[in-house]
Amino acid sequence: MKIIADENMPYVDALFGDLGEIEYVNGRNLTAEQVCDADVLLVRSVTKVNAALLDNAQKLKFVGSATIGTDHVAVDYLAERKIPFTNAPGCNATAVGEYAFIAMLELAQRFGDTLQGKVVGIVGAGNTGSAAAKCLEAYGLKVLLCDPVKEEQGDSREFVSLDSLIAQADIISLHVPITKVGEHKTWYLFDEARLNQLRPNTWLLNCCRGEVIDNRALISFKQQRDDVKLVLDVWEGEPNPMAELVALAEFATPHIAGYSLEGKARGTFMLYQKLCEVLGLEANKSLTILLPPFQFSQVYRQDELSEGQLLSLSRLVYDLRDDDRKFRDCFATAAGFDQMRKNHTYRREYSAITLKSEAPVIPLDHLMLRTLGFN
Ligand SMILES: NC(=O)C1=CN([C@@H]2O[C@H](COP(=O)(O)OP(=O)(O)OC[C@H]3O[C@@H](n4cnc5c(N)ncnc54)[C@H](O)[C@@H]3O)[C@@H](O)[C@H]2O)C=CC1
Ligand SMILES: O=C(O)C(=O)[C@H](O)COP(=O)(O)O
Repeated sequence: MKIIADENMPYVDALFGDLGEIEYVNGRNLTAEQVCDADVLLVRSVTKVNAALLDNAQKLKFVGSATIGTDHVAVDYLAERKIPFTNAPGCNATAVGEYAFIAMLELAQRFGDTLQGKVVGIVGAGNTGSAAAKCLEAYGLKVLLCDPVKEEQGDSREFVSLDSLIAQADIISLHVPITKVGEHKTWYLFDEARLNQLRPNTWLLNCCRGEVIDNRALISFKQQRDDVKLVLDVWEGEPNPMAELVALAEFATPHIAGYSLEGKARGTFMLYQKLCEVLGLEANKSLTILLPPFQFSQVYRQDELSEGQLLSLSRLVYDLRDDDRKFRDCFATAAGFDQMRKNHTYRREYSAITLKSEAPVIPLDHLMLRTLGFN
C-alpha cells in the first residue's frame, strides 16, 4: 500500500510504518502526478484536496487531514467518489486555547496592564473557542460567547450577539471556521464597519483563518487606532502575509497556534485510528509513546501565584515572544513562512508539566493551574 504523507506531519513513521510504504511530500506543492498511484493520502491545511489533484488517483482508499479546519478539502468530491475522509476535530484545540490565553498574558505584561478583571469575548464556541474559554474561566475572567450556530442548535450555554460582544468585551478572540456562504458566513466577518465598532483599547486576537478579518481594512484601521492591540497567527494570502500588517501586530506568528507536540500527535493519531477502521484493522498503537520527555516536566511551587509568575510558568511550555521574533525575521518570503512552520517542533501544552508542592496542603493556586491544564 502506498501512503503519501505531508513531510510536516510528525509521527507518521511510528504510526503508519507497518501499514505500507510511506512517501513524504511537500504538501503545498503537491501535484496530481505525485498522488496518481497513492492508496492513502495524509495532508495538512496547505494542500488543496480536490478533483484537480485526485481525478487520476484511482486506487485511493482514504484521505486524512490532520487538521481541525476542512476548508482546503473538497469533501463533496470525496463523498461522490466514495473515498473515506476524516479530519481531526479538536486535535489541536488545547494548543489554540493555550496560545490565545498565553498571548493575552503577554499583552498584559507588555503594556503594563493586567489580564485579571478583563472581559473576554469568544467568537465561535466550538473546540478551540471552548478551550480558550476554559483557560480564561480557570483564571477567573468573565467570558462572553458568540456562536449563533450553536445557539440555534440548542446549546445550553449562554450566548450574546456579535454586536453585544463587541460592545462589552475588552478582548476579542476569533475561533470560527472560514465560510463564504450562508447566514453566518465568516469571510470578512470583521470588515471595516465591524472594526470601527471596537471599543477603545480592545485587544483583538485571530487564531482561526486570516480571511475572517479583512486584512486591508485592518491595516487602515490600526493605522488610525493604535489603542487597539493585535495578535495575529493567521493571515490573508498565506504564506505571504501583508508586510504592513505584520508590522502593526503586537504579536505575529505563521499559523502555528495549534502547533503543540501534543496537538500534532493527536492529529496524526486520529488519522491512524480512522484508517485502521477503514481497513478493518485493530489500532494497536498508543498515543502516549509518541511524545518526547519534557525538560520542565516537574515544577515545585509554594507561594501565591502572581500574574507575572503565571506568565513565567506559561513560558516554560510556550514562549510566544520567541516565535514573534523569529517570524519577523523570516516572514518576508513564502519559504521563510513555511520553513518556520516546518521547524516548529518545540512547543508543549500545560499538561506536560506536573506540579509539585512540599507544603502539607495543596496550595489553592494548584487547583487553578490544574483547571488550566497542568498535571
Ligand atoms: N491557527 C491554527 O493553528 C488553527 C486554526 N484553526 C481554525 O479554527 C477554526 C475553528 O476551530 P474549532 O473551534 O476546532 O472548530 P469547531 O467547528 O469546533 O468550532 C467552530 C465554531 O464556530 C461557530 N461558528 C460558525 N460560524 C460562526 C459565526 N458566524 N459566528 C460565530 N460562531 C460561528 C460554529 O458554530 C462552531 O461552534 C477551524 O475551522 C480552523 O479554521 C483550528 C486549529 C488550529
Ligand atoms: O487544524 C487546523 O485547522 C489548522 O489550521 C492547522 O493547525 C494548521 O496546521 P497545518 O495543517 O497547516 O500544519
